[in-house]
Amino acid sequence: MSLVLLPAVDIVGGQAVRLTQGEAGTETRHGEPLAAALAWQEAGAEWIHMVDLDAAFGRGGNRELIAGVIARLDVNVELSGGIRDDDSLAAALATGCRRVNIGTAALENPEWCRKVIAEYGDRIAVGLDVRGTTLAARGWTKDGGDLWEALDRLEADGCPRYVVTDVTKDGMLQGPNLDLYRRICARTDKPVVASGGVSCLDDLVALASLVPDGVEGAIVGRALYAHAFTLENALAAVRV
Ligand SMILES: O=C(O)c1ccccc1N[C@@H]1O[C@H](COP(=O)(O)O)[C@@H](O)[C@H]1O
Repeated sequence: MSLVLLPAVDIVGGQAVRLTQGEAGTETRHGEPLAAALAWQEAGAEWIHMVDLDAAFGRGGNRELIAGVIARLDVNVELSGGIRDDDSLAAALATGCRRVNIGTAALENPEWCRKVIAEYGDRIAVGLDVRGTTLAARGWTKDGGDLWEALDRLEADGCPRYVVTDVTKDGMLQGPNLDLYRRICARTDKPVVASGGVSCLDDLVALASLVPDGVEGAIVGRALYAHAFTLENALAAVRV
C-alpha cells in the first residue's frame, strides 16, 4: 500500500492559512480555500485534510464556506475543528466531508466520543495532538492529559483511526517525529495518519517506510504552500 498524502487546507476568516506550531496569530495567508483545494485535487490528491481553525479556537467558524468548497470537489475531505457535540458533528457531516476528526471532545467528553464512534464508525477519526506525550486540546491551548492513557481508552472504545499531530513540529519544516508514530503504531492496529513537520520528499519516504507498521497517511501543509516540492513529485515519491 502507498502512503496516502493529505494536503492540508486550514481556514481562518474564510482564507486558507498556515500556522506555526498551531499558534493563533502566526498565520501566513494563502488565498481562497476553494482555489487551494482545487489545486491539490488537480495535482492528484485523493484526500484533503481541511481544518476550520476558527472553530478549533472557539471563535466562530467557516462551515458554510466549507460546505461550498466540498460541493465543488471530487476528492475525499477529512474535516477537523470544533466538532465537540451532536450539533457540531451533524453540521460537520452535513458539509459532505467523508470523515471528521474529533480532538478536544475525545479528551473532554469520552462518553460522547464512545457514542459517536459506535454510531458513525469509520466516518470518525480521533485527532491526537501531542507535545511530548501530553495531549493538547482547545486550539492546542490546554493540556488534555496523557497520550497513552487516552489511546488505551480509545482502543477499548473501538476508535477506528487516529490522526496524530506532533504540535511542536507543525509548520516548522524540520521533519516529522517518526519515533512518535512508531510508538503509537506499536500500541494499536488501527490506521494512523501522521501530521506535523514534513519538509522534504525524504521525510515522506521515511513516513512511507512506516506503512507496514500502520501509518496510513501523511498530512502535508507548509511544505506544499512554501513550494518545497510539488504534490505531483510527492505522490511519485511515495508510490509503490
Ligand atoms: O491544524 C492546526 O494547525 C491546528 C492548530 C490549532 C488547533 C487545532 C488545529 N488543528 C486541528 O483541529 C482539530 C481539533 O479541533 P477540536 O479540538 O476538535 O475542536 C484537530 O484535528 C487538530 O489537529
